[in-house]
Amino acid sequence: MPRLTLKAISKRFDRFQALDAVSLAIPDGAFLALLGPSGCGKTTLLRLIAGLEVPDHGEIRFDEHVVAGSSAFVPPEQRRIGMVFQSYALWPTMSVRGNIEFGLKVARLTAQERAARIDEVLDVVGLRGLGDRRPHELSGGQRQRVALARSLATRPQLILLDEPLANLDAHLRETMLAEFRRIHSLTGATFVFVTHDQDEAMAVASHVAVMDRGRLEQVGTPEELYRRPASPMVARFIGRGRTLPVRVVRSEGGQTRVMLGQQFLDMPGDAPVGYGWLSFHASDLRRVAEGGHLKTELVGQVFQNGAFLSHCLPSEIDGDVVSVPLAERLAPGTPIDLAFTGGWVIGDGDTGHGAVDVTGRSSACRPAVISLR
Ligand SMILES: Nc1ncnc2c1ncn2[C@@H]1O[C@H](COP(=O)(O)OP(=O)(O)OP(=O)(O)O)[C@@H](O)[C@H]1O
Repeated sequence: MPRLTLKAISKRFDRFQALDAVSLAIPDGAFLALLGPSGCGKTTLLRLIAGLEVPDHGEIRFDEHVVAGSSAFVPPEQRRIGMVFQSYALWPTMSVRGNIEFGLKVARLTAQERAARIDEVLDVVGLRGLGDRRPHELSGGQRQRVALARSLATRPQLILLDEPLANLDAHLRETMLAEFRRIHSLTGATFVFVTHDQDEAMAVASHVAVMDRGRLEQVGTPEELYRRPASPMVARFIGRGRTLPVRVVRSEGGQTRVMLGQQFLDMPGDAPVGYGWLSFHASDLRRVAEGGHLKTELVGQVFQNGAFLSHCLPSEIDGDVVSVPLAERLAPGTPIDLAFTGGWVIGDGDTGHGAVDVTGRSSACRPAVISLR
């Protein structure tokens, strides 16, 4: 049974539609990242799950219990969730132990139980021995660990994290990502993590939900989103992907034949016959001496990861710049003939309607149900 189920959740702020019929089911123990550009509705969705906002339409269930819907609303303090914010939200005058203890007092644990629970979560987050410090005597990473320890102390089954790493430097962020992964597998709780940083989402989550303009574009494992995006938006958003306009001329058994300019190409995908997009990454392109699929002209290069990442503008079709790693430095204007070694074909439609999703069927209006393998 899914731990968390969202059914057609919509939320408006005045005339602004912040969320539009978002449906999603998360299994017990998942680590889900809500990912999308600024303003796409990630935090609003998290606040609705927490009970800090009320949906206009739709239903939210924790296991089989309705916590928000037309006939029920369970307040946040009764939802058995833990929350971690980017600001940490620690009480500055209380010690680390005091900060953690507060929720345990509310939950009416005895003094002995509280002490044991505090020791336990301090161990989990690696802060044993720092229980008597005040928040100002800790580093940013340590403060974030206290916030996490506090949210874990009441043993919630669902932990909601709102951009928890936004205030940390790049190095610490990486360390804390590994810590979140470790703590997630140690506790077995379901984590829902809001971020606009795709590297963060792809590194930490078992599943990623990509949102855009209040709608859910796709839910899948990081690999599925990278290799089989369901919409052009996901294709461009994940892994610095690129898309080129194509015509799908044939589609059968997961294989499509597309026309890219005047060239035929056979690619995986199930897009319907008609207009579509070829989605790909830099690693799906190879420079060839002749007979490639895409004629381009070099516009610039940057030295990156031991190769010259080369930005090339298609010269015979109307398309955006594509990037390919090359071994040598070349002059701008050099003709570059490119062949595709991989890619994925998506049907037309900016919102994912009619797009090919990870199961190969139309993703339009279908609740996204994810499963852990
Ligand atoms: N209380 C509110 N009143 C009015 N508009 C709101 C309110 N809360 C959110 N919004 C609007 O709803 C939209 C979605 O906001 P939300 O904070 O969920 O986005 P987000 O994806 O988390 O963005 P970011 O990554 O920038 O935090 C935004 O356009 C925001 O301005």
